[in-house]
This record gives sequence, structure tokens and C-alpha cells, in this order.
Amino acid sequence: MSVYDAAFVNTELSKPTSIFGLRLWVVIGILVGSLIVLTLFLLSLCLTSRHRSKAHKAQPKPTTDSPTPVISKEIQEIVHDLHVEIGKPDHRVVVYSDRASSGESKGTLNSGCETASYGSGNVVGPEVSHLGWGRWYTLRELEAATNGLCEENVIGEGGYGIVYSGILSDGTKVAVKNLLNNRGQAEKEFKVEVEAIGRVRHKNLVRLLGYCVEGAYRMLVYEYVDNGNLDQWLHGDIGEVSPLTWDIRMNVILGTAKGLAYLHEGLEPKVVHRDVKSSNILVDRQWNPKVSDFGLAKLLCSENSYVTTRVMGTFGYVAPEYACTGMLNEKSDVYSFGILIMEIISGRSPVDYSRQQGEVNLVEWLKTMVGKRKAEEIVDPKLPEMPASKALKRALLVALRCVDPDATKRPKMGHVIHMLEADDLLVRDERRTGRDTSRSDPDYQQDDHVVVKIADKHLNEGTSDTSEGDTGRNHHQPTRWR
Ligand SMILES: Nc1ncnc2c1ncn2[C@@H]1O[C@H](COP(=O)(O)OP(=O)(O)OP(=O)(O)O)[C@@H](O)[C@H]1O
Repeated sequence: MSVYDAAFVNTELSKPTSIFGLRLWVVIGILVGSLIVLTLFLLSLCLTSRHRSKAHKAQPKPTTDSPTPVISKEIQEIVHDLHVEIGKPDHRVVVYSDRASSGESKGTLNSGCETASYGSGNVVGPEVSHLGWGRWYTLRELEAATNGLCEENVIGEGGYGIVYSGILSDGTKVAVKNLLNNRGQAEKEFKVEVEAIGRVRHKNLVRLLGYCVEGAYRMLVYEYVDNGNLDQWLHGDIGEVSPLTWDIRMNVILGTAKGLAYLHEGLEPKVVHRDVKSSNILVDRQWNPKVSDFGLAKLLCSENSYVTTRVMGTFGYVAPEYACTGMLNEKSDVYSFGILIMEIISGRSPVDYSRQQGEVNLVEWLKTMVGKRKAEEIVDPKLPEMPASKALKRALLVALRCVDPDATKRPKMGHVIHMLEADDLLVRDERRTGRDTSRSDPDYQQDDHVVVKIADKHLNEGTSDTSEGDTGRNHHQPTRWR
């Protein structure tokens, strides 16, 4: 450009324009500046929206197959209508059939401890459950806690799932129950547990900390109870002398009664456990009992009874009227609890085919022994020391009342606690004063008389309403109840 041209451009650019009399070069400068700012703004907008859409894709979409809302809705439904079916799985497959279609994970978990691959891939910390309690754990998180659902972490295997010990990232020790796919049974058990005990807090009930719903996986995460279950301590290989003293046994009975009383009388709708038995009573190092395994629980509104066509429970513990008619209310649990007391006192299983005739059925044998005034011979021979006679008879009395063939005459769990605690106070008092009241105390003599009377009455009534013929509708029904 020549000097002339440059001077011309300079002159032109310096001319004032109609825009506030600004010179042309100033106007051009403002326009270019604005254009740059606008371009930058649009660029940043574009980048932000792309980032958002990526992040959105990485999170599981809250669609209809998003786990929590669906489960939550279904759980509400089962409160009104639930028929739990009997069925024990015959093999240990922990990957469910719809897993492949969900596209989330592949392969089965078996005896190896290698980490399985889980396709969903997001490592998300525990979220607060949408159910209003507990936590919603990811599969990956529980896999990490249990060393990949490792064989070495297996604590036990129940009818509906395998239980693993695990340690969460915050150091909490937990028990993780991986429910088996049993044609819908896992789903039902899962819903029942979540609904029945999700919100329950009681020192004698195993606390459910949260759950995992991912693809076809259904897992329940419980507080870890570190001293096994009562069945192991009563019938396991524990040597000649049981560590379970009389006081410990009574403490276990009382604690269990408190847990059940809370389910029956402290909740609305009340919860009938339906599977009270020694393997479902966990104990901690101080021998505090905690009732577990609510998979068969049933929610009942206030005074209701429920008639089911399928009887659930464990052989030897199921109340006769429930077995025969399907009529279920909390008194069925009271019956099972009575059997549990007998088991704890005697160290015998409710049904033991290795025993001689007349001793196979615990209730029948125990009543006969009481009737013959041989209560002392009922006591577990592995007990380190014999209980006070009065304490033994009171415990037997409670047990006999709980297994009354007439469900309406069985005490409520609250009343059971009252009877047990009264006994506790009396026995402690007896020990403190160092006197044996058993012979002089009229109350004691009355107990003795009542125990024998109840046993006799039950023995006479026992078989009339539990005939062998009435077994048609029930699954796990023994041919004879007593
Ligand atoms: N929270 C827990 N802490 C420690 N151990 C547990 C816990 N929950 C269950 N277990 C143990 O895991 C094992 C299996 O328990 P689960 O409740 O699945 O079956 P079960 O009661 O033995 O049998 P079923 O379910 O067939 O009646 C039991 O030995 C039990 O002691």
C-alpha cells in the first residue's frame, strides 16, 4: 500500500459516524470485539451442554426399569396381598435368568474368589434409599465388601440365599444375603424383608442396613452378628459342657421374647415372623439374642388373622392350627416360641428321629416328663449347672402355655415377657437371700401344680384337633403334630 492509500484509509477511518459521533475505527473495533465475545460465549455454552449430556448418559437413567422406584411400588403392593411359596433351591447359582437381558453382568459366581465382572461399571457410593430408611448399595460395592462374593466369606446358606460376611468401605462389618433366583421366590423374600424389617429398630432384631437391586440381583445387607446362631450352640459340636449357662439361656429366651413382642405389639401393621426357630436366633459375644430371617414374615393389620393356602415355616415349630387350617396370626409365632423355649431348656431338637419312640417329638416327650414329675430330667445334660427348681418350672410353665393347642389361650408375647421377668426377679431374690424357697413357698408349690396340670391337659387334648387326615392343603405338614 502506498503512502497515499494509507493516508486515505486513515482519513476515512477517522471520520465521525452517525453512531454517537464515534469515529469509524472505534465502531469497527466495538463490532469485532462484540463478535469475539459472542463467539466465545456460544462456544462455552456448547461445551457445557456436551459435558452435561455425557454425564447424564453415564448415570443409570431413572426409567421404568430403574430399580428403586419399581421395588418401592411393588413393596407397597405386597402389604395387601402376598402369598409366599415354599421352595428351596437345589443349586447355588447367584446370577439370575434375566441378567443377560439386562445387559449388566455376565457369568456365574462360584467357588473361586476372583472378582466377577459387573457390566454396569459405575462406582457410586451408598445412596440413601428411596424407601425412607437404610441404604441402597451398588452391586460393585457389595462385591468389594465380600471379596467378590468369595467362598471364604460364606457364613451360611439358608433356603433362600447364601449369606456372606463383608466389610464396607467405611469399615462396618456386615452380613450380605444374596438371594437365590428361585422362580420369583427371591423377589418375594426380598420384598418381605425390606418391607417387614426395613424400618424396624430393636436391639433384639437383626437390623437391615440396606439392600442392593441391580439387574436380577437382590441382596440384603444386615448388621453382622458375630457369635453364630442358637442352633449351632445348642446342637453343634461344642464338647461335653455347653458354654450356655442357665442364665444365658434365660437371657436368650427373654431377649427373643422382647424382639417378637415388638413385632407383634409395637408395629402397625404388626409383623408375624412365621419362622421362629433356633437357627434364626443369632447371638453376639455377650449372648444377646437377635431374631433374624424375616423372609417368611407376614404383615397383618391390627386384630386380623390371615388364611393362607400354603403353610410356611419349619418342621417341628409350626403351630397345629396354622398347619391344619392355614389360619395365621401372631399366636403361631407364640407357639414356635414355646417350642424354642423347650429346645433351649432341653438341648433337644423339636423333632429328632434318632431318639427312641416317645421321645422323637419334643413337645410330647416334655409333657410326658412333666406329667411324671420328672422336670429335672428334661434339662440339657450339657448345662454346666442345674437351674433352681423354681426357675426351671417357671420356664416350663411359660413354654407349655405358649404351645397350648388352643391358640386363643396362648399368652401374648408381652405377657410372656412379664412372666419371664417376674421369674427372673424371684430367682435373683432367692439367690440374694441364699434360701431355697422351693419347698416352703406356696407360690412355688402352686407353680409346680400348674405346670403338671397344664402338661396333663395338653396331653389329653393334644391329638383331637390334629388328626392325620387333615393334611391335604399344606406343604410342610408333618403327619402328626403331637
Ligand atoms: N446378620 C447376620 N450376621 C451373622 N450371621 C448371619 C446373619 N444373618 C444370617 N447369618 C448366618 O447365615 C446363615 C444362613 O442364614 P439364613 O437366614 O439365610 O438361613 P437359615 O435361617 O439358616 O435357614 P432357612 O432360611 O432355610 O430357614 C445362618 O447360619 C446364620 O447364622
